[in-house]
Amino acid sequence: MTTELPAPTLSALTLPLSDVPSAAGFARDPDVRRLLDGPDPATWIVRGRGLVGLGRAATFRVRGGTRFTAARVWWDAVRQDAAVEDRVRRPGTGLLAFGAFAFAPSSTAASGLVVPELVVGTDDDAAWLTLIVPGATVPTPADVDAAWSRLARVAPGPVAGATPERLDGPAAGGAASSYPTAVPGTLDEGEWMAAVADGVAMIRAGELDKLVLARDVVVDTGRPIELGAVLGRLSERFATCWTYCVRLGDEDSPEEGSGRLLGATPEMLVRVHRGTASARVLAGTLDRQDLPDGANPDDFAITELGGSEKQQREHRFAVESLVAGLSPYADEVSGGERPFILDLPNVWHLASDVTARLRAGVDGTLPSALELAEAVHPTAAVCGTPTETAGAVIEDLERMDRGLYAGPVGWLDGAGNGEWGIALRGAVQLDAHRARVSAGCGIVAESDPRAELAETWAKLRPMLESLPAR
Ligand SMILES: C=C(O[C@@H]1C=C(C(=O)O)C=C[C@H]1O)C(=O)O
Repeated sequence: MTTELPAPTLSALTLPLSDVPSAAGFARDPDVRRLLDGPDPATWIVRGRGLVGLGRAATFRVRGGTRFTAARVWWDAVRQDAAVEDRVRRPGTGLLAFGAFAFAPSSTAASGLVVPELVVGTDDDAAWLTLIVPGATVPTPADVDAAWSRLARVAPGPVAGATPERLDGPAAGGAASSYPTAVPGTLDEGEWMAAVADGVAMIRAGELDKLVLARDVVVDTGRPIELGAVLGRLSERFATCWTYCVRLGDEDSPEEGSGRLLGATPEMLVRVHRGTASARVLAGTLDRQDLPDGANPDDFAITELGGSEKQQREHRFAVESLVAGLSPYADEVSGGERPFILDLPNVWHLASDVTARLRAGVDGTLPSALELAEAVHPTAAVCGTPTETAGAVIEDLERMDRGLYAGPVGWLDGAGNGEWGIALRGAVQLDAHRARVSAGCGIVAESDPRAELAETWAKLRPMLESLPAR
């Protein structure tokens, strides 16, 4: 099912931030985390840089097995028809859409793309504003200036309303008192551990090599979830992760499964910048709470993750699936031979950065970031090995619709650049007070259900601690 076909005619103007008089205050400290209180924000933020979209020019929604292809066809039509004047010309300038895609083709959740009205972008070398409007007339610099005045709400500091709470979180299996109350979603803890035990048995019986099993909890904060504050906390505390936020549903009449998706992911499914693709693959997790008293954190992480054959194997499956997905599109794929340890506030991960030089297809064009996201999703970091068997076992054992959890989330521009993370460490907002938070773990033959349950808590913590406590 799709909506808003045929594609709308859009026009865009990108200006250097310094050319927009009303944005002069923001330009002195262009930390995009200062913009999170604006209307209907869409975000992609790392270390205070990235993209914030405000307002909305167009939305494309789709469900089912053709969700990626349908979105690409729609975006191709939009960008071919669009009148664009881009005075900055970098990845992320000109026409731009944020997007999110359901993990599974069978999901009832809407996938799709959102084109904001105003995009504020920064990277290490530049800062810009793009105004996107309906119709065939390119907006003027005065229009950009007026749109900024109308849409941007600039906070004085980098973070709106951040009140850092404890990051060490609950003991395994429980929720700390500073959290909002979380009740089991589809399966309770016992049922989920039984599902993990079933998965382990199937792996031991040789039915598959690796499986990623997730569970969900539902949080009722008892008061309105202030989006800007939640995103502010995530992007400050998980500054090296990608803070994402995208809303595909209608604010006025949210359909089931189409609430706002938000979180801070440490995992880059695939990024394309000017013909080079890169990815950060994660698999293998260690909870910082498991650090013994007096132990050196770095030594502990190196021994427990680097020295564990189980963790290394889990990791290898994930890297191999990514490389297999990228290879048909690349002349050369490199990296992933020696994982490193990624240090996050809640956990350590085994991580590999992979790079690929992209090759033009038969039509002479390079694959876009969205095409590659489709090609590599789902990797064994969130599904398993072999992919199809794992996908079917997941549906059987989890008994839930993952929705947008563990699917690609990110952005793409009109030139094929883009960044698609994996929607982990996040939530889907169900209504003003409630959110569904999900997390999962890689299961291999040696996995212990109780330890995996504890690992899900470690991965739920970032989102639970960023929602307002009751
Ligand atoms: C599935 C999740 O995380 C994934 C699974 C990991 C693991 O099993 O060690 C590590 C990072 C992610 O690739 C999640 O956060 O929900």
